[in-house]
Formats: sequence, C-alpha cells, structure tokens
Amino acid sequence: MKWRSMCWIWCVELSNCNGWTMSLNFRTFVIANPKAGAGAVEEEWGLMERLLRARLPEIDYAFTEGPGHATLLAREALRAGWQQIVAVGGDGTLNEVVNGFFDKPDIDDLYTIDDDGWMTRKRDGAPEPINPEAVLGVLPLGTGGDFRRTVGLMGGHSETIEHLSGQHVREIDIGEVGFVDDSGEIATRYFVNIASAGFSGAVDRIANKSWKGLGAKPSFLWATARAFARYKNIDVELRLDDTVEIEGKMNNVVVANGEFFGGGMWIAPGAELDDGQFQVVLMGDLKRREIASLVFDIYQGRHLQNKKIFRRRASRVAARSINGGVAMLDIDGEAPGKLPALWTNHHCCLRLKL
Ligand SMILES: Nc1ncnc2c1ncn2[C@@H]1O[C@H](COP(=O)(O)OP(=O)(O)OP(=O)(O)O)[C@@H](O)[C@H]1O
Repeated sequence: MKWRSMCWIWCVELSNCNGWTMSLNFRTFVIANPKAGAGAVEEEWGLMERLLRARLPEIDYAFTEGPGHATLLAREALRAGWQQIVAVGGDGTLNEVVNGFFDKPDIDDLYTIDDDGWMTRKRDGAPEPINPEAVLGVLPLGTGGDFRRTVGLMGGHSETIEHLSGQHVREIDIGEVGFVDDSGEIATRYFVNIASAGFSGAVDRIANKSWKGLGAKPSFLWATARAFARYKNIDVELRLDDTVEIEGKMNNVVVANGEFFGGGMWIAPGAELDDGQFQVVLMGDLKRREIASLVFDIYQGRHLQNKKIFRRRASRVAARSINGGVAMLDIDGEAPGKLPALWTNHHCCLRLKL
C-alpha cells in the first residue's frame, strides 16, 4: 500500500473513531473571481476572508483580473509551494484553477487532426501535475454551480470552509479535451465536470454574454430560449474507446465526469467522478417541440427515458461534425471552441478537498 494511502486511512480513522479532527496544516492560496455570481464574490469577500482566516492556519489570496488569469495564478502558487489552492467563484473559475494544477501541455507534440478530420492524440500519457500532493478546494459562488451539486457542496460559506480545514481528500478523474478554438487552431483544456458539443455549446455562448444577475435557472432558461430559435441539430460521427462508431443527427453530445450542467440540469444521473470513465449522453435528432418539453425533465434527470436519448460509458471519445456543420463546445460552462474534438479521461489524478 502506498504511503500516502496509509496516511489517508489513518487520518480518516482518527477523525471517524474519536470525532477528533487533526489539521493537515495545508498552506492555502485562495484564487477569487470578483465578477463570478454576477459580482457576489466581490460583495461577500470581506465575510469570506474573515471565515477563511479563522479556520485555516496560513492563507494568502489573489483576485483574478480576467479570463485565463486563474490558471496562471494557480500555477504560480503551486510552484511557490502552496499546498492547497481554493477556487472562489463559479464553474468557470474552478475550471481555470484545475487547469493550473498541471503544466501547460505542448499542443503540437500532443494533438493532430488526421486526414479524415478526427482529432487524434499522438501519444498516451497523463497530465503532468505541478505538485502531485497538492489539493484543490472549492468555495462555490457562481451563477450555475453545477460542480458543487455533483459533490454535494450545497451549504453556506461556513460549512464549505469547514470542509477546507478538514482532512477529507478525494482523488477524482479529470477530463482532457483536444479541440479547435475560435481562431481555428488546435487547443486543449482539462475539465472536472462536463464537456459537451452541440446545443449546450450554443446556449453557453449566449449565457456567458448575458447578465446572470437573475440566478442560474432563469439565466440558462433565457439563453436556452434564445439559442433554440436558431439552432439546427448537427450531423456527427463518434468513436467511443476507439471502437464503437456512431453516426447521426444529434442535438447534443454530452461527455460527463460530473452529473449536472446548465445551472442544475441533471443531464448525467449516476456519473461518477472517480470511475475512470465518462458517462456519454447522446441527445439524438430531437425536434424543437421535443426539446421544449424535455427541458424540465432534464432538471429532474428523467430525460433518459426518451427513445431519442442514449447513454454509454467510455474513457475516450472522439467526435467530428460532417456535412459542413459547426458544433460548438461547452467545457465546464465555458465556450472555447468547436469540433472535431477528442475527450480523454485521466483517472484519479486530482486531489479534491471535501
Ligand atoms: N476579473 C475578471 N473580470 C471579468 N471576468 C473575469 C474576471 N476573472 C475571471 N473572469 C471570467 O469570468 C467568467 C465567469 O466566471 P465563473 O464561471 O466563475 O462565474 P459564473 O459565470 O457566475 O458562474 P457559473 O459558471 O457557475 O455559472 C470566466 O470565464 C472567467 O474567466
């Protein structure tokens, strides 16, 4: 048994048997997006900082200054020896912080698009962590909050900060997507929750340009209604684990590590964060009226009974659009590009404080 696992079991046993909690004394660096949750982080920072300082032995923090900054801050903090990095904000901020746990991949060395238009990984291999022992903490305060639903972090700040000062660490899978960005170049990004292609990508583009002050559900329903008017299902070809090939018109291809997206839609019920596989939900050639009647079923996780929706499992998924269609991507609530794409599951390579 590995030394780290032994330590972990020992810590759990101590806290479970005696109700005694032993602090791991992680030095904590907090990365906060002041604009997340329609400005809620900025408004509530004073209280959060007081609670953090009261519970954690050594902390420092930085505010993000724009898109992508959280990734750079996380990398810098890990290189400077901070052991616990806490993301304060929504799913977008969390995604950027997760990306900062790993060295920036060399895209040319890793990906190519083959002659048939498939995104291909030139070699296998896991992401390079900057510090394999470092731990990610989450202090959710975004609009959508989909990752927090999957991990059950639905309490207030005090409860969440209590988790950050405890010693429960869960090793979770992360997804990697190689895709084509808006300028036509190959790009890659890690995700912890869900990366999908199709209707959700179109909704995301609209949602992220709109004001989210009304909260998760109204914001996403409004964006869905607007995307709905223009969206056409895509002709797509898929390969699951390099063997199964599926072709057809689809509304959405959802590759899920977590269970929720779109501000609380329970799109992949039962998806596990640490099983080494994605749950792949294929939303077939749904007509506009079918989507309209399905939206509320998706919030309840009842959509899988629909005959045009299929569920599979795979640790590697490739998708390309055919017949000239463009399928937008949604990666943890951000919309950075389009198909062709390749999703790869990296088993248990992120340590999450819970
Ligand atoms: N200082 C900043 N000013 C403006 N935007 C920022 C800043 N820092 C980060 N961002 C961007 O804000 C975007 C939204 O952040 P985030 O997703 O965390 O909040 P949210 O949209 O309210 O929550 P959710 O994704 O859960 O709905 C991200 O794309 C991030 O890159």
